[in-house]
Amino acid sequence: MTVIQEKSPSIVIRGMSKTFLEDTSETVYVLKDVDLTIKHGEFYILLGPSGCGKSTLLNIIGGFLDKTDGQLDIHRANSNHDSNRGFIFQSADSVLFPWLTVEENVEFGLKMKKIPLAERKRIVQSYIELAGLSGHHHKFPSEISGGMKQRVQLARVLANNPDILLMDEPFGALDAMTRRTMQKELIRIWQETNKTVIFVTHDIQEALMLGQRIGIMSVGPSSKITSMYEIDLPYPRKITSPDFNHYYEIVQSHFD
Ligand SMILES: Nc1ncnc2c1ncn2[C@@H]1O[C@H](COP(=O)(O)OP(=O)(O)OP(=O)(O)O)[C@@H](O)[C@H]1O
Repeated sequence: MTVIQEKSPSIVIRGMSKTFLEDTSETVYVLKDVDLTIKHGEFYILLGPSGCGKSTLLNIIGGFLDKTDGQLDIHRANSNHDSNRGFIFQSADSVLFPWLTVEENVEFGLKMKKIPLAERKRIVQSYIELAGLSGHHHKFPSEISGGMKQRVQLARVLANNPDILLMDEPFGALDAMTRRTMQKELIRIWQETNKTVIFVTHDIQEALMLGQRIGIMSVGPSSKITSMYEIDLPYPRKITSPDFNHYYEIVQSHFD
């Protein structure tokens, strides 16, 4: 493990805190004094126990929640990106339109932005191919598996060309085999697109399969990132390799 030089930041968070309103007079901090710098193109994992505040932190970065205190700066990689952040949720069912086909779902954001038809079709086709959805474009969400739905969600977000992908346990509801396939697919897509990815999970194995760096959050309340590891393993990673298990034991020791 090596100390990381933080340069060319995509996201800078300093001393950030978040409170939710409680019935009691006491202020309860979900997050307290969070510091985090994420580089452009980095694959960063937020790992922590259930309820520690991972989703809250991701939602603040995503702009869905306001921070209470501190600094949050999001820097764009370059002006070619249309949008800053794209959010991938655990359940595709809550975000895909059931009355639209796979192709129409992927096309939706582009249509809203009034991208001309020919350009739209070209973009949709390229992301359908990238997400491994070729041959499924005329199907409706009810006709495809959970893993395929997550591919559609990913293609739809990528079609909007965001700088940063924010992923909140996106494979948490999938069976183990599909989950493994989707992890490999995500690495392939990340390597092809050079997006900055922040991926939330409470699964150590998943964190080690995917992340270049893993930030471990402490148990809440007043959670923060207490440890950071650079995972110096090549992709695709093998869960049976001695190096993988070496990292597993180190990360696991935080939760013993
Ligand atoms: N809108 C809200 N109002 C009040 N409390 C909230 C709100 N949203 C989250 N919390 C509380 O903040 C804490 C952190 O929740 P959060 O969902 O961010 O955790 P998490 O680490 O993502 O959990 P999990 O892994 O179970 O999804 C929890 O105690 C939760 O009850």
